[in-house]
Amino acid sequence: MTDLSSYEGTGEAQFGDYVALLKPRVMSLVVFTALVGLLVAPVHVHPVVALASILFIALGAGASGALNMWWDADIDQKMRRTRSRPIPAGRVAPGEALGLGLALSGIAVVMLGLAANLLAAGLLAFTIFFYAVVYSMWLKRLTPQNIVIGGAAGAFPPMIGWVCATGSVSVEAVLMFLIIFMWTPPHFWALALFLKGDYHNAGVPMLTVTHGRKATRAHILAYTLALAPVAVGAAFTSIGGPVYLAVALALNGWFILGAVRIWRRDEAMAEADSYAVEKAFFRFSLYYMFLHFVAFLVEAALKTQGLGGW
Ligand code: HEM
Ligand SMILES: CC(C)=CCC/C(C)=C/CC/C(C)=C/COP(=O)(O)OP(=O)(O)O
Repeated sequence: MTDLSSYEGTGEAQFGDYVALLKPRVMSLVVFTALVGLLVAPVHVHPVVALASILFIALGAGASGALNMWWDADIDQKMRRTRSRPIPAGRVAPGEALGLGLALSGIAVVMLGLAANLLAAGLLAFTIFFYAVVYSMWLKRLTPQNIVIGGAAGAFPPMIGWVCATGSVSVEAVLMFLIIFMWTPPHFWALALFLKGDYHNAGVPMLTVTHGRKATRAHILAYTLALAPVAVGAAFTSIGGPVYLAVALALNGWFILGAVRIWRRDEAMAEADSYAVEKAFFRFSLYYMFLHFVAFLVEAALKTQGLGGW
């Protein structure tokens, strides 16, 4: 973070600006994966405990978004995609975002501890710390591995959900973590390919900037290939089953085909169709993640009817 004195708030913030600080669109998928982690756990959770747990995980995720926006205001101001965010646009003062982020983090962690258990609260605190400090403050400006390592933050929520329900970590929770962890690089690098100058202008060492687009394309394919056996393999654990297997095979087959197409293209081809393939791959990455977790949920629902599973 550089000098923040140029981001004096104008006092014209509206409620929507404070909501925007919580990155609601991105966090919606984060919260959904946490909900699935909680619901597929093999124990009955009282609905009030379940609802409260998800509420406080959502609050913690949003709080980490506000802390990220506070720290990254200088970067956000340099990128077209982010320059109209509340702090760089001058509608919210940095101190307000910091205060909101810290306050909501504290509330979320303490309340999750009371509503669920201490391990879940500890994991939430660690996840907020990982996103706000390890990723945003340290790795993001340091290394092109920033999102590979930092992606762990986004992978913890289903594990937190599972721990809220069971009080402990299991193979299934680790697998859900791994699916998101290995998915994050292809998800993000596809975006970095078509957002061309943004990260370069902001001086953020994303892979596209440090190693070029050809290497980024190869990395997308490598991670997509490594992800597939993990995502499909989850079918053979207690949260999987034939429905999940069919969904995972289809989604991973399609994801690999997309990654191969990206790998075979060069910049001239991508320019010619305005990065249509890369944009479609990024959009599909969101459905990919959503539908895997929907399939876990379907298996869990079937099991309550004595169906599903193997
Ligand atoms: C370090 C890890 C990650 C990075 C660097 C990253 C980066 C990005 C970026 C730059 C966008 C662009 C759009 C925007 O600003 O809203 C985006 C969109 C999105 N990401 Fe990620 N992401 C990461 C992890 C995740 C995770 C873990 C999830 C959820 C499980 C996720 C879900 C989404 C969703 C839902 C969108 C679309 C938001 C919209 O509709 O605008 N991302 N991501
Ligand atoms: C429970 C809990 C605390 C969850 C946190 C989940 C989490 C870390 C999600 C990652 C989300 C995300 C948009 C990263 C973007 O990177 P960026 O911040 O570099 O993106 P930007 O350029 O859009 O700011």
